[in-house]
Amino acid sequence: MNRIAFIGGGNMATALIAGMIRHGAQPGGIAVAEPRAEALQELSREYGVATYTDNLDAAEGAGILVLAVKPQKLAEVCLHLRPAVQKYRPVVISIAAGIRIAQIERWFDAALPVVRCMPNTPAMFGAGATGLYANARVSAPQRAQAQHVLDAAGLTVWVPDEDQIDVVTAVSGSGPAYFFLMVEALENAAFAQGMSRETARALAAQTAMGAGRMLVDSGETAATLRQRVTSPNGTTQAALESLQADHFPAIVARAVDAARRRGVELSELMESQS
Ligand SMILES: NC(=O)C1=CN([C@@H]2O[C@H](COP(=O)(O)OP(=O)(O)OC[C@H]3O[C@@H](n4cnc5c(N)ncnc54)[C@H](OP(=O)(O)O)[C@@H]3O)[C@@H](O)[C@H]2O)C=CC1
Ligand SMILES: O=C(O)[C@@H]1CCC=N1
Repeated sequence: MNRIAFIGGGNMATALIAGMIRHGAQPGGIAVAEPRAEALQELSREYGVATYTDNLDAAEGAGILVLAVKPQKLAEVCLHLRPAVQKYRPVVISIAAGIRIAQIERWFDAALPVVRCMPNTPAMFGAGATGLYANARVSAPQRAQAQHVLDAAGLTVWVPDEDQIDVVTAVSGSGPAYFFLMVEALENAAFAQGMSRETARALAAQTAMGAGRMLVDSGETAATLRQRVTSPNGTTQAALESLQADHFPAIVARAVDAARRRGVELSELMESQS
């Protein structure tokens, strides 16, 4: 595998690096650039990867360049990396929400193979879900390289057009937070019913884990699994009817659309600033 450089060593880069190392990647082949000294120390201690404070040093000679900074920082990061990118012409993998491939190429002032993808933080445990889209300059071997990097994070899915990456972002990129909110709400509801915080937390978390495992391992649809829990006129039916009366599916649909629109907005915001 080519040397790979991560620009930005925050939450998502750390999750991806953890997945790669667990998948057998050599730490010596992974470079990370990041301004926070303590984050670099942690990455070096935990995973043995090479760490840099200067993005250009990390990008030197890299065959794969992963852009893992906040979308709002990406233009300035690309402009600074321009000389290295124009010299080494790496495959660029961007995980930045919203930012479009055409913007990245413009900021690098180069026609490059760019894979735009959207992973999620369960990548940390190899349980991530990533959507990927490649521009026409990405060759079949480069596509396989990008997929190899993200396979270490869990499930990978290629989407047929770039706009769908904004949908992936809204569904699985941000998605873990929706489930965490659900678990928080369940935990708080149990606490409000008089249960200890500790027991409420354990029950809510284990239920999320069990439901997730059933969804992935049973091969059944969510609807089928839901129906199996729901005894006629039983307790689950009472809860589901309450959720329906409160328009739970519409609430989720609106939330997903808000996330998708925010992705588009982030791209437009960077357009107006660059
Ligand atoms: N978190 C998530 O679940 C997901 C995030 N993403 C995307 O991943 C990207 C990173 O998000 P996330 O990891 O959550 O964010 P973080 O803030 O945790 O990570 C970004 C890191 O980049 C560092 N940084 C800032 N400026 C520079 C620079 N000029 N050069 C190099 N590094 C820099 C930041 O340091 P400092 O804190 O000092 O600014 C920070 O440590 C975003 O674009 C986001 O859209 C994609 C999928 C899921
Ligand atoms: O909230 C965000 O913007 C990023 C992208 C997907 C998950 N976290």
